[in-house]
Amino acid sequence: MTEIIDGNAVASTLREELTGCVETLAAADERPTLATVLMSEDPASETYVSMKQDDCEEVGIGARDVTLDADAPAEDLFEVVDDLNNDDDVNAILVQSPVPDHVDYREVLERIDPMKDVDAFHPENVGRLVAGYPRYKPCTPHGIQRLLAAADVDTEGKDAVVVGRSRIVGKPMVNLFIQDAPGGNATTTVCHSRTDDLAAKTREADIVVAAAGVPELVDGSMLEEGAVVIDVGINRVEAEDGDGTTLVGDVDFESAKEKASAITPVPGGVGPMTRAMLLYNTVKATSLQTDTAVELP
Ligand SMILES: Nc1nc(=O)c2c([nH]1)NC[C@@H]1CN(c3ccc(C(=O)N[C@@H](CCC(=O)O)C(=O)O)cc3)C=[N+]21
Repeated sequence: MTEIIDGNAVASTLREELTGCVETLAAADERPTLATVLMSEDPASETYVSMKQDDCEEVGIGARDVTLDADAPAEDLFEVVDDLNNDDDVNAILVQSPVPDHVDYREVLERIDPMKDVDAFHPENVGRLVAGYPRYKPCTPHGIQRLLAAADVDTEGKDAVVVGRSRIVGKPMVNLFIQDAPGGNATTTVCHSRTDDLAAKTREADIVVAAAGVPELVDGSMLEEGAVVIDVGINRVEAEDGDGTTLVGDVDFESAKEKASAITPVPGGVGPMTRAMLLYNTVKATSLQTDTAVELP
C-alpha cells in the first residue's frame, strides 16, 4: 500500500508542540512576533500571507503585517525593512516573494537582519547552511526533512534526486540532504531544466523531490517501484472542466501513486509544513535573540 504522507497532520502536531515553546518565551516576557511584508496585489500571495497570520494566532505568536502598494517606490520597502530590523518587539521578518519588478528582491533580502531572517534567504544564512552550520533552515526543505522523518524514511545512504535548482527549494534541499546530520547523508543528484534525460535520473532515485514549478512534470513512468515522492509544486492551472482553476503539483499524483511507497499530496503535503517551519524559525529566532532557552521539537 502506498502511504499518502499527511502534511496537514504532521504540521498540526508540530504547531501544537511549538505552542509549548511560545508559552515558555511568553512567560519570560518574550512572546515571539513575526512580521510579514506584502508588496503585491496577487491573490495567491495575499492568501499565503493570511494563512501565515492565522498560524501565528493558533500557536500564540504575535503577527505584524505590513502591506505596501505594488507601485510604491522600492525605497518604501527598504524603509519598512529597516524599521522592522530596529524594532526590538519584532523577532522575525518575512518579505513575501515575488516583489514587483521595479524592486530588486536580492537587495531586500540582503537588508534583512540575518538574526530575523526566518526564511533563511540572507546570504549569511545561506552561507552558514552551505558551510554546514545552519542558523535557520529554509522552511520548505526543512519541512520536507520532517515529512520524511514522519513517514519513517531514513535518508542515510539513499539516492535522492532533487528536480529543480531554485534558491528557495532546490539548492537548500540539496544542502540539507548532503549534510552529515539526521535527515541528510543522502547521495544527492540535482536535476533541472537543462538535464538531458530527467527520467533516467529519477528512475535511479529512492527519494524524488519535485520542485521545478512545472505542473505534473514527474509521472509514474519516471519512478522506480517503491520510490518516495515529495511534491513541492503549487501550480494554479485551469480546471479540466473549464470551470475556474485548480491546484496541481509538479507530480502526476495518480500515476506516481501506483509506483511510490509513499507520496505527498497537493494540497495538504509540503505547503502546510513550509508554514509550520516558519513558526519554528520564529520561535528559534526569539530564543536566540533573547537568550531564553526553549526545547525545540
Ligand atoms: N518570503 C517568502 N517565503 C515563502 O515561504 C514564500 C514566499 N515568500 N512566497 C510564496 C511561496 C509559496 N509558499 C507557500 C506556503 C504554503 C502553502 C500552502 O500551505 N499551501 C496549501 C494550499 C493553499 C491553497 O489552497 O492555495 C497546501 O499546499 O495545502 C503554499 C505556498 C511560501 N512561499
